[in-house]
Amino acid sequence: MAGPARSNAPSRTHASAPGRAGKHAAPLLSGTVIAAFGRQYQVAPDRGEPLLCFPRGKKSEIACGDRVQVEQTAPGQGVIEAVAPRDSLLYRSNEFRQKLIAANVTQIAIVVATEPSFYDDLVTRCLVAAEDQEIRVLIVLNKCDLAPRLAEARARLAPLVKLGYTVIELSALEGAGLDELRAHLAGQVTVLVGQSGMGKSTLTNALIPEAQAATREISAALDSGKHTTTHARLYPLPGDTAGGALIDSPGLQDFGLHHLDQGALEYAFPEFRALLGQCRFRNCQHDQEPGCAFQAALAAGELDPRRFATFRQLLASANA
Ligand SMILES: Nc1nc2c(ncn2[C@@H]2O[C@H](COP(=O)(O)OP(=O)(O)OP(=O)(O)O)[C@@H](O)[C@H]2O)c(=O)[nH]1
Ligand SMILES: [Zn+2]
Repeated sequence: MAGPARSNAPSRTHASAPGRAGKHAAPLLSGTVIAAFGRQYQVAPDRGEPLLCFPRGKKSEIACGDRVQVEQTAPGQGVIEAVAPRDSLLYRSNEFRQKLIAANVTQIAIVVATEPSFYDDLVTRCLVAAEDQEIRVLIVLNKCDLAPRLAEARARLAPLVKLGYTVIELSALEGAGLDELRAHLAGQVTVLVGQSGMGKSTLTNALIPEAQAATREISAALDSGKHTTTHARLYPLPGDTAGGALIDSPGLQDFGLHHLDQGALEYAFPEFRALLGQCRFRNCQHDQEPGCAFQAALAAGELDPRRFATFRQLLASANA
């Protein structure tokens, strides 16, 4: 791939804090972005109460989970002066723009459900984003209380289990399977992603008793009056002494990965690794070329055709 394995492309990090008002400015506070809504951010300083913050300058490229330096400007308010380099960054992109999902997460939990049925393509794209950033992956199959739909959902996840991905079956509504999930969340900073309606909010509320109150608080601060499942929000995991946290994120409809080039895409599919360098042509697009190891593996039934189709789509978008 073109960049380093952990490509943090949109992370403009400010080494210094340009625009600060000279030596009389208040000392900066270190903190974590715990909610991101449009151009406003809620920042939890390492000590003290959360502040509602705007970024300094026009361009905001800050995500929930970012470590930041903040200048408090008024009670409960501040300005984000600097963003620390990130260990990981999940984001979506098309040819025009990018949308940050979460920064500094160590794990992604992709939430799917027995119903409504989920898109394999979207799950694969989430997996690719996670593999690119070299973070851990969990697949959470929710609504397992809906027994008649369970067999079909399991069958659709079987290729991912075969690849070694962990699937946790649970029912957020009934609280079944939550202990197994908690064991995987301990000590990790996990972002929940998934299609709308898979039960992310229900799951967040089951794991974090304060989540509903926190959502109401943000609505009040924004004066929006409606509840804000449309915004990413970070919650410390109750009782987790190892610093584990959960980030709930807005429901996804698509997951563009325009920022990943061919090398990055090939790397992000673990089943391709043994095939890399095996094609006759070095610049093989794994389409119609003679001597393509990918096509040979596909024909031999060694690759999942649906994942391969997503790979081809991602490659087409990368080359566009
Ligand atoms: N049967 C069943 N229903 C569930 C379960 N978890 C969530 N639901 C229902 O599924 C619907 C969607 O749940 P939400 O938690 O709002 O889904 P979400 O993924 O947060 O959706 P967005 O906020 O749109 O992203 C609601 O009617 C929930 O009551 C479950 O374990 N079993
Ligand atoms: Zn090839």
